[in-house]
Amino acid sequence: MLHLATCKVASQAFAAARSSMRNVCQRSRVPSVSTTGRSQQHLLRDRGYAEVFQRNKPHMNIGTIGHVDHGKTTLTAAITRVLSEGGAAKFTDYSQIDKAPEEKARGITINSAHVEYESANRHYGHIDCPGHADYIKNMITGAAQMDGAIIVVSATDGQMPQTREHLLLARQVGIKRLVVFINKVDMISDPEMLELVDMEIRDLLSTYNFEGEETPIIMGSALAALEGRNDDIGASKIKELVEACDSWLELPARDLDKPFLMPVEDVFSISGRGTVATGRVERGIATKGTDVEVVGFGSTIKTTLTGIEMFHKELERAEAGDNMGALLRGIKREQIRRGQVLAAPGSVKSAKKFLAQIYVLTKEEGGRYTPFMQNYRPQCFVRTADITVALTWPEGVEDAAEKMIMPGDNVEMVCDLVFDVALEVGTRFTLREANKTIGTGIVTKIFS
Ligand SMILES: Nc1nc2c(ncn2[C@@H]2O[C@H](COP(=O)(O)OP(=O)(O)OP(=O)(O)O)[C@@H](O)[C@H]2O)c(=O)[nH]1
Ligand SMILES: [Mg+2]
Repeated sequence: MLHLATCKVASQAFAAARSSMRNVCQRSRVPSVSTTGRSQQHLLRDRGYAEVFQRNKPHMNIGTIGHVDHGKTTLTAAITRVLSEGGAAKFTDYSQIDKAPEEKARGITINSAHVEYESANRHYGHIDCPGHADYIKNMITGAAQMDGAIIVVSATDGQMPQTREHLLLARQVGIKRLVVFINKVDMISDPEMLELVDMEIRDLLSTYNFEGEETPIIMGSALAALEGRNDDIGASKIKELVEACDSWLELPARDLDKPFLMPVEDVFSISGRGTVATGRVERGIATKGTDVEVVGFGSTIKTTLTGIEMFHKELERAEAGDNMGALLRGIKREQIRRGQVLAAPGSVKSAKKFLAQIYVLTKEEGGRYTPFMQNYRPQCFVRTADITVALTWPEGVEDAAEKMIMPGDNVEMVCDLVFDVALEVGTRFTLREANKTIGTGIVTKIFS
């Protein structure tokens, strides 16, 4: 179920991206040279697609994060405006971004706007959320996962509580590098003030294990850029910002480049051949004859992939996104079951106890009506596994015995599973009770 939900989220993000892509990147029209090209284009036109985006640059998902009112949406609009002048974006004005569509991700309503633009060597999908709660939800559920981010800090305030909270979350969800935009410099006349904000933000980045000294910090005014005035703090700074994103933010490894992993959905015994585990390849590539491990539920078993099947056909390899049947050497049917994973040897370990950042759904989002206390035991859905988990406060939390977790809260908790499953920092899961999703989380640290 979780798996389906994941697909849905991905396809939603993709659909959103695709719909805005239709309007962006005017330069990348499909040239109607060949007959097939032309007929395809007509076909698309008939369906209401004006033009087709051609993906010829690496894609990266980024977004603006930071404290309320520091200028995230203004900056998002400004980027599209400045880049639209060269035809590398469609100008999306402030009001279009701020009335973001509601997106249902795993039962959680997230308001977020996706815009798209191109730099010299990349294509960016950019997400901006209208409010703090939406950033929290988006980052924990990964509804539109960011590979990197622009943290916006107003020069008039410096770092604020949500600056810190978003930095912490960015770290926990696996964003490795950030670019900083110190905004509203039009309101600051004292250059020393800007130096102070610069120093302070570098310190803060280091506190959260980002590369504080090396991180590019750009100072400018998003509003000036949006309004097309004061080029020295406006448009030119936006160009600098995009260049900094290009050079500093690293492209994520493609799923195909990651070590092979397939969550086991079902297991069959085929007489004369052996045991077959089926599932959808989450990442990497598997070729016939390679060694794999069965991980989770007590032990890690080493085996060999002696056959790969898809749609009743034998294949030499399967890759991320494929639904495969894996024929496993020397494995008895009772040795493997749904909830375990097949993985490249040594690439993932199983664990029972971990620390997680959890968002607890509100009743409007389909979650609980009432708060809960520690030692609450919902079901934890991780990939295809469904295991009872006990939630407790981490060590050092005051009044842990009486402290309540309210619907709508974003909390860090220790999760203790009844059985071990394949887990990594960054693994996402949902919490359910009586067939309803009550929370969603991400593993931030593994204990045992
Ligand atoms: N003077 C000045 N004002 C700015 C600048 N950038 C944004 N603002 C103003 O700051 C206010 C907040 O800007 P937004 O872009 O809505 O901020 P936000 O971070 O998206 O806010 P939330 O989404 O509510 O968290 C607006 O009134 C903007 O016009 C700037 O460079 N200079
Ligand atoms: Mg905003």
